[in-house]
Amino acid sequence: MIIGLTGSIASGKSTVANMLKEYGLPIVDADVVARVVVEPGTATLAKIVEAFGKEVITENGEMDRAKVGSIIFHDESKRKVLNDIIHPAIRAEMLRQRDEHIANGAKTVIMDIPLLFESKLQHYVEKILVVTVSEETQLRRLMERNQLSEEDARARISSQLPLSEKEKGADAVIDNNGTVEETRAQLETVLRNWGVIS
Ligand SMILES: CC(C)(COP(=O)(O)OP(=O)(O)OC[C@H]1O[C@@H](n2cnc3c(N)ncnc32)[C@H](O)[C@@H]1O)[C@@H](O)C(=O)NCCC(=O)NCCS
Ligand SMILES: Nc1ncnc2c1ncn2[C@@H]1O[C@H](COP(=O)(O)OP(=O)(O)OP(=O)(O)O)[C@@H](O)[C@H]1O
Repeated sequence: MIIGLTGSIASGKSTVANMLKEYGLPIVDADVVARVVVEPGTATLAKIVEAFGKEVITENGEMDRAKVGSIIFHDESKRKVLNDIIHPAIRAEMLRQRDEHIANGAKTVIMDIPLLFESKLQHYVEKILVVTVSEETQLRRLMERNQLSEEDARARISSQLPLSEKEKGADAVIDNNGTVEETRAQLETVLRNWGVIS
């Protein structure tokens, strides 16, 4: 079974993904893949330089993530330019990793895709698990984790579909407003219902 794990920024996907790892389930993580495909020397990074200029490259030749983030989270047209360059490379590498896990005998593969709904990738997966929080919790946890101003945190949140919309497209929803233990208990119930654990 291919399970899509999604939510929105700072809703708790990584927290849930770490719990899934404890069950020994393989995870394909879109945020990790997004870093691999822009490593120095890649065609994708060259295209990003063409579109955004040399200013977005650090002295080490890497993509300056803070700089690119400050551009794209405040400008929808620039975000689209970046997405159009980087998303095809992310998708290809994610599918490659998924197939590798299956070839190695995995019965269940988790695909952790923050933008599953925004990028209309529902067809990549058989079940969709949405990790949700209230808007207040999301804003507070994002500001704390990334040391962002309220304005910057709100810009990031509003560059994604609202969690209420994502919940509608879910096969199961985990409410992550409570404690980590409460989240763990909900995850266990879902995995049991789906026959992933007994
Ligand atoms: C803009 C970048 C450089 C910012 O890097 P940074 O290290 O600050 O953040 P990180 O990569 O850890 O992403 C954090 C979260 O931001 C959100 N996010 C990232 N990119 C986007 C985007 N294009 N649109 C909306 N939300 C996004 C996701 O929820 C993601 O989980 C980076 O996020 C990036 O390369 N984005 C484009 C690739 C992408 O769409 N990634 C999302 C997973 S497919
Ligand atoms: N139940 C919880 N109680 C308290 N803090 C939590 C809880 N769940 C997550 N957090 C904290 O909230 C922040 C966001 O969680 P996490 O990093 O798992 O979200 P995410 O959805 O993976 O975010 P992103 O899409 O930005 O990678 C982290 O600092 C995490 O430690």
